[in-house]
Amino acid sequence: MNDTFYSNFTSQQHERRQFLLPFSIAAAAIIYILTRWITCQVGSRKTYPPGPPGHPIAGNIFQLPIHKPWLYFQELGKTYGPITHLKLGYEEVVVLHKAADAGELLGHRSHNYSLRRPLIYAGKYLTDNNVMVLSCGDRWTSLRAAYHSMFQTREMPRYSLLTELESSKLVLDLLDTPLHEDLTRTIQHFTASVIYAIVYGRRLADGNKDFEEILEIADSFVKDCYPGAHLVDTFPFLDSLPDILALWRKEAYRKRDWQLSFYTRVAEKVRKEMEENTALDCFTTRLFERPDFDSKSIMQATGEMFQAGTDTMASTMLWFFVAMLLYPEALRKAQAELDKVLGSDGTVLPGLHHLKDLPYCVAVMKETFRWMPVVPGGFPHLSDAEDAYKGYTIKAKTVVIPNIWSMHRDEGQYPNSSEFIPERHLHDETPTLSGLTDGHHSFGFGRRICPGRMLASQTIWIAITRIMWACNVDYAKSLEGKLIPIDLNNSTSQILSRPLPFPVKITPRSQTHQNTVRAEWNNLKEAPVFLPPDTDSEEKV
Ligand code: HEM
Repeated sequence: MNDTFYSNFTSQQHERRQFLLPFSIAAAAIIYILTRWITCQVGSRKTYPPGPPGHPIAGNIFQLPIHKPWLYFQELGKTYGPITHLKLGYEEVVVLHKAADAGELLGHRSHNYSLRRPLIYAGKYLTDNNVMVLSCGDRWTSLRAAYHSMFQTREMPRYSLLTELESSKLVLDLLDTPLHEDLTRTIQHFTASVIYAIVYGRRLADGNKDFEEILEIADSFVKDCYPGAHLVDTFPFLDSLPDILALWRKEAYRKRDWQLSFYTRVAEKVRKEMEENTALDCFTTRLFERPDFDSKSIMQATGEMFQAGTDTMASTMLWFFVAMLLYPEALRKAQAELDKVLGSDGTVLPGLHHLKDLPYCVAVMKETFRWMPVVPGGFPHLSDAEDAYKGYTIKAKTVVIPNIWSMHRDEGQYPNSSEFIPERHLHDETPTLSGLTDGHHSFGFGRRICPGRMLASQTIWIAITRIMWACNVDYAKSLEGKLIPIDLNNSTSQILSRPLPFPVKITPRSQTHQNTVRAEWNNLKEAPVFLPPDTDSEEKV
């Protein structure tokens, strides 16, 4: 009986098991599907900023134009709202179109939005991660501290004589000939000279062969940084290709070696002068004195100043000339202010100490920065952790692009935003040196804000104020005697926006004005505080 009972029991069990098995599988499948569904539901409660639909793998990469991407971003803002989302390959990208949002995310929440997207081409291979592409960390902190020691507001008076000297030289160069087919080189020489003197303690005299190299280095770096510039930055798996297939790697190494050899050659001269006790206090001497910088970091940090400062300042000044042609009323008003404050006989040259008395000239400079920002698409930041903002989720490691162009064309903040209207910056308070950077967003945001902004503003202000004081700026005429018009769309189109060559007529307001500038140049080049010219070069002046 026991046997019968036992065999009945086991067979029942067997049958039950046979019945239970498919049931368990079905139950597990249902639980799995339910769990996935719930996870998806919870996940989908996250709302990402809106944006254009893209390809499942490439995302929106093929929609992003290489030329003037800031205009495409601006259109996205109009269609999808002030915070828009894109996918470039595997990268999540959020574009900000309002200064208030950039101020909140990149400024107030800068602890989370101050990384840089790791750049393989420009970072890993080309520059060994220079300050612009370096994410926050000890090296970045040391570099920022070094920049701060040179460029904080209270250091600015140290550069007054230098910027006054270089600006008088610039005005003389501009007045050298009435008709300029292209001002770019003359202006770039001015901005490169200011930086060269601050970095190496000597002037970049006319004919110095370093000038051409500085321009080439500055130009190639900005192009190599922008999203979409190199496929390997969009699809990092391409970095695992062997050298034979990765020709871009060889190219980046070649550029890196060329840049490093340039920086090393010039910085080594300063080191030698330090040993001989003849070096002037400059960025390079200060870096050589810091224990946290080795030789290679010094070469890179000094070179970065040219990459960051030369073309940005020069492009801003070129846009100033475009504004003077298109809006001659602004030039006339500035000249009226200068004549009222300094007298109209042309014997008193404006200096930095006149800044507080010349609010219109300050407004012209601020409006130039606003009207045509030279880094219109901003410089991308990278978020660290996931964040929630205005009901949207911004994923960890999202590239955040502050589209300065949209911000400066915000009709709420700047009515008639495409017009050049210096008056919008005129307020009751007296202008100050520290307030020179206000009124626009051209220098970026938060912890990554441009450390050279004070120097750039002081340098550009003194230069354009002296140009307006000493010069008439007019359209050039064709052989048939017709004015040659200027086309605002005719500008460079990648990360940096600079007008393409345009002809312009520059004449002195009077012979006395020109003589006064020449006297200042002759006077300052003899002054003891003047940084001596580079003796290795052929001095033309
Ligand atoms: C018209 C002149 C200039 C403009 C419009 C400009 C604009 C900018 C912008 C938009 C950024 C990125 C900010 C961000 O990430 O939010 C930047 C960064 C930087 N700029 Fe400038 N800049 C100018 C001149 C200069 C000068 C003269 C120097 C140095 C002498 C300089 C040094 C730097 C450096 C080192 C960075 C990288 C900062 C970092 O990533 O931590 N810039 N600049």
